[in-house]
Amino acid sequence: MKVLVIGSGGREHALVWKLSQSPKVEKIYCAPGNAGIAESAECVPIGAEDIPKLLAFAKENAIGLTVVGPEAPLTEGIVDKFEKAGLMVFGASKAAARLEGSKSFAKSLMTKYGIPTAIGKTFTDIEKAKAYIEEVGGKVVVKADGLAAGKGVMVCTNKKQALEAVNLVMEEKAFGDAGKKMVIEELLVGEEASFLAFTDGKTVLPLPSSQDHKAIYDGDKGPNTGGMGAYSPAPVVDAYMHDKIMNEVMKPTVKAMAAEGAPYKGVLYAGLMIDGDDIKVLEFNARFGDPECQPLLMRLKTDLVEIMEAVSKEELDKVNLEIDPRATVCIVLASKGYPGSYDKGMPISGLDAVKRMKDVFVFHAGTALQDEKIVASGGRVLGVTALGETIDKAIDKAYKAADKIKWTGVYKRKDIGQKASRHAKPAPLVSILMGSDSDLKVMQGATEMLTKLRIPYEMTVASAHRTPERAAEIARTARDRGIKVIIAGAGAAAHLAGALAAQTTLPVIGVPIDATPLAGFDALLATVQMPPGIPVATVAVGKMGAKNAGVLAAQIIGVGDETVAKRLAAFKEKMAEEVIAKAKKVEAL
Ligand SMILES: Nc1c(C(=O)O)ncn1[C@@H]1O[C@H](COP(=O)(O)O)[C@@H](O)[C@H]1O
Repeated sequence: MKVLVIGSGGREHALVWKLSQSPKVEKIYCAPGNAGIAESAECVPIGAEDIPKLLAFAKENAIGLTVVGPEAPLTEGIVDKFEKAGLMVFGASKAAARLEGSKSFAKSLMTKYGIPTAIGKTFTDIEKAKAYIEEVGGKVVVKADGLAAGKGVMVCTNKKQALEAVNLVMEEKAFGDAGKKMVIEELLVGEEASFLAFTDGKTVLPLPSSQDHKAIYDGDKGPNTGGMGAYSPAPVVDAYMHDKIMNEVMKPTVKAMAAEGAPYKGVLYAGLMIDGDDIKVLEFNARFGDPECQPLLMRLKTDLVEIMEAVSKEELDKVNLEIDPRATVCIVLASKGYPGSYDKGMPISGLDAVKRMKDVFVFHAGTALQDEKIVASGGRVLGVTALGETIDKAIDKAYKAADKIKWTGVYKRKDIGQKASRHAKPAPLVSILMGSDSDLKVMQGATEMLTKLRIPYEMTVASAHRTPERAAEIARTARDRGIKVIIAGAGAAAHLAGALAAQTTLPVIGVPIDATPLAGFDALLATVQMPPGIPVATVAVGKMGAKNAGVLAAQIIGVGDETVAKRLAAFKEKMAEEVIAKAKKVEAL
């Protein structure tokens, strides 16, 4: 099959690189492409927004699949036009791309369907917008409604800044028509993460989590750029948060779009703010992020053509995504001056040396060929992307490669991935063990609570019956590893908690699991009836008990830790508020 990729950045180079690995592909074209893309695709000089010419090219060259990289042609309806002409195309339709193309549309959709997002309001009137800021204060985010190449979002920390941002959008019209409307929303705190998924409008297949670095300078300082680097996975999205994001954001959004008569097909990108176990959507994009696309596609093992065909035919339920378990990091090399003005035409050295490195790939974003030499021709020039067993190893390798590449005025951040690396490090305070992986669903009750209360934990399977030495060893070494509490979940003749308690002086909490026809009563007695001297703090049978095990572990840690104690107090307060809200609902019946 012949494939056409539309766009010219690092994202499109990654798409071409991945598509070229498919046995189904005989030739790739890229419009307009760049010097790196030209190594594996034929570049055609048609701009990414020239839809009539792109359509004519696809028809003339019998293109079997067109893949749209950037957002502008999507919001202009390129997908609708290709589909009308009977051509297979991967991307969101015009109606679906409104999720990215109009911030007010996205906000009202989320509000209507209960998808968690910051509290916000849409304005078309400058005086009303200013009055709102006077009312709620200056800690807000001011967003131009339409596409503004990532520059239409202004984070304000005081009234003066917020009023200036409103003026910039509506009076100075800095973003043109994109600023005819604006959204003003509360400023959220927490850690950002990107979550992308393929969807055919029904099935949602998640990619691993990722995170980009928007600011130009180290420590996230300075003006925002298109992105100075990215990594995957984002450790803030653990298994529990992954499920929560799928259930509270991704699936409901795809459902909501279908209900609105604008079925979403393509890649759905949710920019999220995560605070403990609280998720809020900051924005949606209707395409791959750039540079997140580079580290994500490097981890994707499944044939991309197969996925894109399945999306188009609405058969995504038949596809399984295979993901490389290793971490990836992409470091963007930019030209001095970016995101302001910068020079062009400087020859780049070192690319061949990096080509010889294993598990490293350099994606081109802004390069051109001049006198047979590759030169810098954009603000963001290259994305050096590496795979590693751990995020730290991937960072190391990516920087080793990036340091070999030079041109006059090359600039890169020195701290790409550090956030992930720092995040990956907090030592676990709780050790969760279960007798079998069949206990996992129940034991996730404990991880849910520990995530809520921000207590780092480790989790594994060990059995006092099947792997007695391993179980004993984990318990014996727990104190030295900094563990404060052990939680043990087991079903049937549940000896695990007691056997662990025998090996340590740390408190052990036992969760009896309903795994046999005796409905957990067997596990309850086996766990709770400990002989004097070796106590096991036994909680209720099943998920309810697992949740309480998480809370109880936090309470034990909270005895000597002010911060945890405060979080517990806030947790109880929130629970009480929820009960009052429920009481009011019942009383109103
Ligand atoms: N109770 C124990 C222990 C133990 O106490 O060490 N090891 C496994 N098991 C339990 O056996 C059940 C069935 O296990 P399988 O599903 O692996 O057959 C599980 O609930 C597990 O906790």
